[in-house]
Amino acid sequence: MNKFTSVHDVPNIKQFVTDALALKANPYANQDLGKNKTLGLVFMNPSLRTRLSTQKAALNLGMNVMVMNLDKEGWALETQDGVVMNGSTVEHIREAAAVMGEYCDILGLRSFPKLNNREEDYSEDFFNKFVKYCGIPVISLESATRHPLQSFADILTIHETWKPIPNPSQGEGSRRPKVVLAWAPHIKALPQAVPNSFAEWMCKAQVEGMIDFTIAQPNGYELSEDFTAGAQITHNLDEALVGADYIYVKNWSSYAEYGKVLTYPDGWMMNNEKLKLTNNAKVMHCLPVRRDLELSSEILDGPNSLVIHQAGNRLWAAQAVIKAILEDLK
Ligand SMILES: NCCC[C@H](NC(=O)CCC(=O)O)C(=O)O
Ligand SMILES: NC(=O)OP(=O)(O)O
Repeated sequence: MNKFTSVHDVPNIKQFVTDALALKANPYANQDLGKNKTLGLVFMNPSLRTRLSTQKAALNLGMNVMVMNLDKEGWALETQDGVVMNGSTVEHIREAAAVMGEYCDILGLRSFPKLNNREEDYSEDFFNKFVKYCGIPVISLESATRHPLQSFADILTIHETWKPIPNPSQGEGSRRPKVVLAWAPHIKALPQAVPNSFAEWMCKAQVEGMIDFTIAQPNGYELSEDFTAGAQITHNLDEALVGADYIYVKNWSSYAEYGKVLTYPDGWMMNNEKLKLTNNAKVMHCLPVRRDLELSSEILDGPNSLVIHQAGNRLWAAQAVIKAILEDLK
């Protein structure tokens, strides 16, 4: 693997999940692989899980790690070409990314969308320029439109926890879990990166026969169709929850009315009452989560919550990705 920026970099999800679970069972088996190799983690936005799990994953593989909060600790970056830099920007991304490429063997980058201009965010201009000018393999730590390390940990968590109930009428084997991506309320306009990416991974996992996938959101909150091909899509949350085995709770802002917080109907916060509609579903969230706004405390503190297990699996997802890239480094 020579980069990890979306599910399109993964030939087979099931195989990748198997690789990650092998690392979970034996975390320190590949310590020689990363010896004298350096991972640089570059953040333009805050992070708890991504920063720590990716760092630990690299350490488990014997790598050195450097972390930089480029938005706060670096020079103000210029990204446009052909501008006379006589304003507030000090260094061009052409030089900044290229220099970091000199110091590292692999780079991770987090750069959220600005949510002002949809075309600009969805062009992934900043991310793509960074990839181009650093000249080494790049791992997305969440870009403007995707968060593939999160989605990999999510499918890993579903695969690992699914205890299928054998159904004799369907012969040997058992049914696939019903996974529902459920929109949740928020006070701010949040990116679509997590749900876009989750949808993209789940649609591919559905094609691979791993799950059945449904998305529920209020009117006006539909995701870009580029990420949802093959998903069941509904505006009726209660209907979507019937028979659900996994509910992935997440807020996102409107793609159509980009950057705006629209009004939305009541009844979109997941709580124990709604859980009764499901097949005793496990509840997931990428975190950070705003308690009792997006998701009820009773769920987060109760037996159906998978959020901590899911966050723990970020480590094994990151380790599988870094390992696959190290194996391809010349
Ligand atoms: N990396 C995980 C999610 C990051 C981001 N959440 C946030 O910005 C939450 C901010 C808040 O709740 O104020 C998102 O939704 O894309
Ligand atoms: N879920 C996730 O990416 O968390 P952080 O933003 O804290 O890294």
